[in-house]
Amino acid sequence: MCGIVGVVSAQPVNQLIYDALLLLQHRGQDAAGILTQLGHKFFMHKAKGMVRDVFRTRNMRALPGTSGLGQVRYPTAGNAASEEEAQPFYVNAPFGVVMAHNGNLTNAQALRRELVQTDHRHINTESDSEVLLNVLAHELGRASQGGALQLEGIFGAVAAVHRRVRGSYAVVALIAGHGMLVFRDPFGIRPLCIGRGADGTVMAASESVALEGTGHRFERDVAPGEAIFVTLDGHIHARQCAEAPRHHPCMFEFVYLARPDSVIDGISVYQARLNMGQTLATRVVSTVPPNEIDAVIPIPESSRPAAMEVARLIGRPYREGFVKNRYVGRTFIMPGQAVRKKSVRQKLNVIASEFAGRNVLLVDDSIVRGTTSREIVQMAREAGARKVYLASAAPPVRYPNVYGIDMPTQEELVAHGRTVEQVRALIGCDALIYQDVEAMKRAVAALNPGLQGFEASCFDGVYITGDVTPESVVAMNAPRQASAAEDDDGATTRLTLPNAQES
Ligand SMILES: O=P(O)(O)OC[C@H]1O[C@H](OP(=O)(O)OP(=O)(O)O)[C@H](O)[C@@H]1O
Ligand SMILES: NC(=O)CC[C@H](N)C(=O)O
Ligand SMILES: [Mg+2]
Repeated sequence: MCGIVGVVSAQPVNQLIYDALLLLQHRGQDAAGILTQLGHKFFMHKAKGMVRDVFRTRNMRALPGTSGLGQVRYPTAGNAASEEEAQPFYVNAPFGVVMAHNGNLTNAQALRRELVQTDHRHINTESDSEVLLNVLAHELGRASQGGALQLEGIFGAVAAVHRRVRGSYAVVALIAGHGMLVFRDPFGIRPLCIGRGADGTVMAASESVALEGTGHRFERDVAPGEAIFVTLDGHIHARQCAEAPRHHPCMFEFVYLARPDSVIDGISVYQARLNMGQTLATRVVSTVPPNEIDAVIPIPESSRPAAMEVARLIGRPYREGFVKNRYVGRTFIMPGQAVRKKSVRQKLNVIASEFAGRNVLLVDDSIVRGTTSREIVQMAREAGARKVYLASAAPPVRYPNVYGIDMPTQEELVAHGRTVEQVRALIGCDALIYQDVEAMKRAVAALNPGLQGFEASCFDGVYITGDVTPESVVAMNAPRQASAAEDDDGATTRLTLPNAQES
């Protein structure tokens, strides 16, 4: 995932985009970029780092104009270390087009070959987003047939993008002198919504929190496959551009990625987490008698709503046992296992009195590589806990994700090929309780019966775009793994238990 925002206004937009990116920082901590448009001219500043570090006053001053877009990046393709892969991306032919993308293409390599050999376009980085931009630019050229670009041509180009591109993509783009183009893949995997300010400003963003937090009224989610074009004077045109759209938003947004105060595809993220806590509670009581639990303790930050519900339903006290250093970012979206591992202890510290002599139930939203859980369980024991039970509001993560969450290989997943008992032994807790896959889907689906399902491949191994095989996952990851190994500088932590059959 990444965070994206696009704005068309009558006022300068640089500060507005900055503010929106700050509200989306939890979606990407690696790089940030803002592009603005004044007349037909684009102005851009992008670099590696968090929003507050990337933009200095002099950079902001150099971003004039009344329309623009921005992105915070969490790399899931190409080279995480590359400054050039920060977004937005720009092409100048056949029109000036800039794009910010959240998602991950599953046929980027084939498209890259096609673009170079058949469409005669130049791709300068390893980023799949640059591939997507070039497909769009090529299709805009085809649709305009060398003449002026009309609305029909823009929607036709998005329809062609849907035909050629596979994977997940939520996109905001600017076409120089024309307006802002916003679209979402035919499964609506990654989130995207649109709203308006009192002064008529139109904003599209990954999450509703970016609209609300900048004083804009949420109007609606962009539908799967839909394209919305906003002219520079603020007129909105919408068109369904996919042949058979189906709505399957990413389950991991509700589990972990999104902010709890966002509403995505009609579902309150906070309520989804409470619901997951409710179904988790029933699993807890069937594994550990509640009277053997002295306190339910969340692993900050994202697990809090689920932990609160578990505590309420099993009738045991909810206590804070870990304090989060608010100046350390989210560890899961950091690049490289070495830095993630180190950051858990930098980020979380125990309140020892909450553990001494007690049996505690720790609750996390998910266990992915097991980095957090292993450290936390150890910290609880060091603080004097008698029994340490661990519950995960998400089911075991057993399959790689190819749609924009950085878990590219199954070997890195602690639950892959292991029984729950083996994971428990590896993490070092006294009992390990996981959410059930179907129960999780039901708990979240209950909040919007209009959805056709969820993209939940990391839990159930079902890849809804239909083009993903174990071989294609390996091929897709080859360039990334090479760069990840470099980033880790040989310090990658390997889990030591032998793999076993899945439970
Ligand atoms: O099993 P792992 O590979 O460690 O990944 C899972 C952990 O990572 C995330 O926390 P993170 O620190 O990123 O963010 P948070 O503060 O939002 O919980 C998530 O909430 C889990 O705690
Ligand atoms: N997670 C994302 O949305 C990443 C966007 C794009 N695939 C990149 O790696 O830059
Ligand atoms: Mg966490």
